[in-house]
Amino acid sequence: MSGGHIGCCLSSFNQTQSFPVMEDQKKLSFSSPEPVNYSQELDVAVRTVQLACSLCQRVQNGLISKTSDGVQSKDDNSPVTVADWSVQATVSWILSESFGSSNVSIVAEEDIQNLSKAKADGVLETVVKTVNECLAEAPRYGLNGPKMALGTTEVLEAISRCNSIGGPAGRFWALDPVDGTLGFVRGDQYAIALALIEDGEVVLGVLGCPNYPMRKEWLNYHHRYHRIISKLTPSTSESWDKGCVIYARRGSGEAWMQPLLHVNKNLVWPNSARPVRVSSIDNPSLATFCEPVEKANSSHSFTAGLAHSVGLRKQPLRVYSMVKYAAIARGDAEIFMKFARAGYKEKIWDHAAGVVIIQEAGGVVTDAGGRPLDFSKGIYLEGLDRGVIASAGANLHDKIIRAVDASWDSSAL
Ligand SMILES: Nc1ncnc2c1ncn2[C@@H]1O[C@H](COP(=O)(O)OS(=O)(=O)O)[C@@H](OP(=O)(O)O)[C@H]1O
Ligand SMILES: [Mg+2]
Ligand SMILES: [Mg+2]
Ligand SMILES: [Mg+2]
Repeated sequence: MSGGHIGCCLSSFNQTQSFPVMEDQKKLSFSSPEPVNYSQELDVAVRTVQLACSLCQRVQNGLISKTSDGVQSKDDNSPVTVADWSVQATVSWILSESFGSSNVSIVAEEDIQNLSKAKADGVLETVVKTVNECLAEAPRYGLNGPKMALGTTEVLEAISRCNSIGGPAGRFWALDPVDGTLGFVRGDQYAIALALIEDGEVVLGVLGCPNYPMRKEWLNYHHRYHRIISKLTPSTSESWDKGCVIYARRGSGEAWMQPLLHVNKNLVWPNSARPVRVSSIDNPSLATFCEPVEKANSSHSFTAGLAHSVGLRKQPLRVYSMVKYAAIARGDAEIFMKFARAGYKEKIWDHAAGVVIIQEAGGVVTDAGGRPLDFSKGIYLEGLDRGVIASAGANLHDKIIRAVDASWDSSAL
């Protein structure tokens, strides 16, 4: 099945026929003797990420206009919000509903410990309300919602059910409910990342990028500008809100992009999709590289040295979240590099969806030793050699890897 076929498959859904079709899908997924092509899984994953994007847009608008606070700190001082927990609960609930809870195993970032803390009083109620508001929209996406609103216990269960530890055998989903939470709370870029991993290989990936419009010009705007626009002109903020969902299935040689099915429009499925492809630029002097915004997450000085030695002349594009992977897949940038400090272990949910999308869009993703990222070792990318490098093509990729080797020993990493 291609992404084009997902378009066909999705177009057969609408609000009135979605429930019976979903029932058929369940049967097809688990009784078909055909080789697994993950078409039902991809279909549900794309719809679910679309639904999650609408949830995040509502919460982010609330945060920016200060109608809610809702940003908590985890033990490592990283931020977590109502949106992180609410997306995790929603995605977990929809996947269980669609495929049967005994068939669904999920590795995801959040847990309920912080949510249950006394200082998060009120946050849990907001999460439950947010999840129910979101699930009430599910039929517009051709998904089953609950017959009755979920209670607190059910929401907590949905979050804590995402307790798989991954590994080399079997099938599990990897979910980052909000990737780039810092960007999210700053009114900037973030992503919802959902991947399916089978026997250690990422077989499909979906990235929801609610602030990454279909047109590339708005990727590199300053986040404060976005805040100003959102504050001053909420009625026209739709023009900023238009994001995209990008997805790919392993081995298809295709990656696809849909516009968001925006909450404020009276739209239901079908949604349209168009193929995306990596950039054809392989001259370093014309190439753009992207990297994390925060120096704490990736060494800017090391990548500046690499850029210089490879001949990358353009300013780095610093963007929060896996939107960086989306930018490479769409051909809006040519290279992504992340070199975390020694001792930091990258998590699978921060990379899985992006890796398969770039690969199917024609790009290359490896560690700095040129080896594929290993998603078979549990929640961490165990054995990752120094950093993650993604490129639009093999030429650029080889140049970066050679430059890393040449400069690593003299780096402070
Ligand atoms: N110390 C350190 N080093 C490297 N990476 C870290 C570190 N701490 C956290 N993380 C993970 O980085 C995820 C955010 O990556 P970004 O590329 O969005 O970084 S940045 O915010 O643009 O700087 C972020 O994902 P989210 O927590 O989902 O936002 C983390 O999983
Ligand atoms: Mg993340
Ligand atoms: Mg996250
Ligand atoms: Mg986080």
